[in-house]
This record gives sequence, C-alpha cells and structure tokens, in this order.
Amino acid sequence: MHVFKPTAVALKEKLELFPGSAVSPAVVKLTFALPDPASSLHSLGFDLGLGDFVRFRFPGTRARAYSPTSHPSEVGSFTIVIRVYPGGAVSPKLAALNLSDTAEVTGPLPVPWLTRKRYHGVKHIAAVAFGVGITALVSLLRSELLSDTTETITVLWCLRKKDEQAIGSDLDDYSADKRVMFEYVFSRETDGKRADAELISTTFGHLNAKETAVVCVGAKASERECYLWFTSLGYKQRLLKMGIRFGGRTKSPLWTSIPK
Ligand SMILES: Cc1cc2nc3c(=O)[nH]c(=O)nc-3n(C[C@H](O)[C@H](O)[C@H](O)COP(=O)(O)OP(=O)(O)OC[C@H]3O[C@@H](n4cnc5c(N)ncnc54)[C@H](O)[C@@H]3O)c2cc1C
Repeated sequence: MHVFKPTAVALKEKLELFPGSAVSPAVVKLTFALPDPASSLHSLGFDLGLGDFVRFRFPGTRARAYSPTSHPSEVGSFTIVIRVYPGGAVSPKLAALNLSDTAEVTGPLPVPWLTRKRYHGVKHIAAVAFGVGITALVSLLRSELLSDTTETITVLWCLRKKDEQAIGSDLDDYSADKRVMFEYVFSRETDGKRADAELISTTFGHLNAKETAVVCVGAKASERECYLWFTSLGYKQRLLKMGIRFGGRTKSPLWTSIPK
C-alpha cells in the first residue's frame, strides 16, 4: 500500500461474524494483505488511536470509509469489519470478494494536515456506538486504555436485536478490564428501547461531566443527535475534534506505545 495513493490490496481472510436477520444486514470481517509484507498500518502512518481510517472503492463506485479493527502494529495485513447493505455501492462488493481478489484502498484519512485532535487530561470516556459503528471504537478504546489519565470508559452499544452482539465476537474483549463497562440497548426486542437523552443520562449519570470526554460513533444523523443529548446534559468535551494541524501532529497513546 502506498500512502495516499490508490493501491490494490488482496483479500487474505474472510469470516462471517453475523449472518444477517430480518431486521439487520450481515456483518463480515475481511483481512487484506499489504503489498509490502514488511509494512504495517503504523509504518504507513495510520494513527488508529486518532480515528484514522481507510477508503475502499471499486471501478465505477464512490469511495467508502472503513475503520480498521486490527492492531496498527500488525505486520503485512489489516482487517476491517463491515455491515453488508443490500443494494449498497461498496459493501456488497467487498463482501463478495473471494480470497486473492483485490480491492482499491487509500489512506490514511483524514489527511494528517486535517487531523483529529485528541482531548487531553480527562479522567473518564463516555462512548456510544450505533450498530457496526463499534468498529470505530475498537482502536479508540485500545488507545485510551494506554493513557495514564483515563480512569474509566463506559460504552453504550445500541443494537436492534440481541443476536447482533455477534458482531463483537471477534473484537477486543474488555471483560477482564475493570476500567471498562459495557451497557447494551436493543431497539427491536420486545421491551425495545432506543437511545435518547434519558437513557444517556441514566447510563452515564455516574460520571462527572467536567471530567468526561464523549465520543459517539455510527451513522452521521445518529452521531449528531447523540452529541446533542450529551451537550444538553452538560457534557462539553469531545474525545476527538477535527482541526488543522499547526506544527507536529500530536500522536495518540496507541501510536506512541508502538516501538520505533
Ligand atoms: C469514518 C467512517 C468509518 C466507517 N467505518 C465503517 C466500518 O468500519 N464498517 C462499516 O460497515 N461501515 C463503516 N462506515 C460506513 C461506510 O463508509 C459506508 O457508508 C457503508 O459501508 C455503506 O456503503 P455502501 O456503498 O455499501 O452503501 P451505499 O451505497 O452508501 O448505501 C446504499 C443503501 O444502504 C443503506 N445504508 C447505507 N449506510 C447505512 C447505514 N449506516 N445505516 C442504515 N442503512 C444504511 C441505505 O438504505 C442506503 O440507501 C464508516 C463510515 C465513516 C464515515
């Protein structure tokens, strides 16, 4: 893979994490070989702890963004987890790839001179993931757990049905880490609940808003609405903010944890 240049990468492994159901499309995990087997996303300049992502396209399609879930130091390959939207331009094509087939990828994005800035010094992280948006949290949580200022991370994962938890079956397991607490809400179960300001208040009410940074990941509209709920409850700090780079790019705890 060449930094910023469209590069063909070959599919190396494919695993179905969720077969799909009447209410939710399937989710697959795809691992691609990097053209230089000695390279890694880290060596290519991806700071996944700042939310850097890749963009895939096929001939005639638009490019779509995906958040790698593999560790950035993994040598020779990287992994994405995708929801396969029937009728979608890119996700069905990615899911239909056979081993050794190629797809065109670019990255790292956002470009480093339009970087995301990490909020420093907070003690607690309040995170909300909608559906497959959990992929964007994988590297962020990995990174924040390496920060010596992070005391707790509370995650609310919003799904339609309980069986969708299988999406997370191959992602990092935080069950042994006392700093991390996961809560779930299922909108299409019989007692179905949706995320709203009240649920946000209940789930994150134990945190001091002044010491907490917030991150919401999912479809744009859900993210926007969720940040508004947090703001109305007095949470002002976002974990990551877009900004223009002045001087050196501040690296994430995940980046600095990887030996040179
Ligand atoms: C920074 C970033 C990181 C992302 N990371 C991931 C990731 O790791 N894994 C992943 O699966 N996706 C991720 N996405 C979303 C991804 O970029 C595409 O939007 C998604 O794969 C749909 O693209 P498509 O071309 O298949 O469908 P499109 O052609 O864009 O859409 C076709 C139809 O699919 C349906 N659809 C599309 N998106 C959604 C949605 N979010 N919710 C409900 N229905 C929808 C709609 O009916 C839509 O009309 C990320 C997006 C961003 C911005």
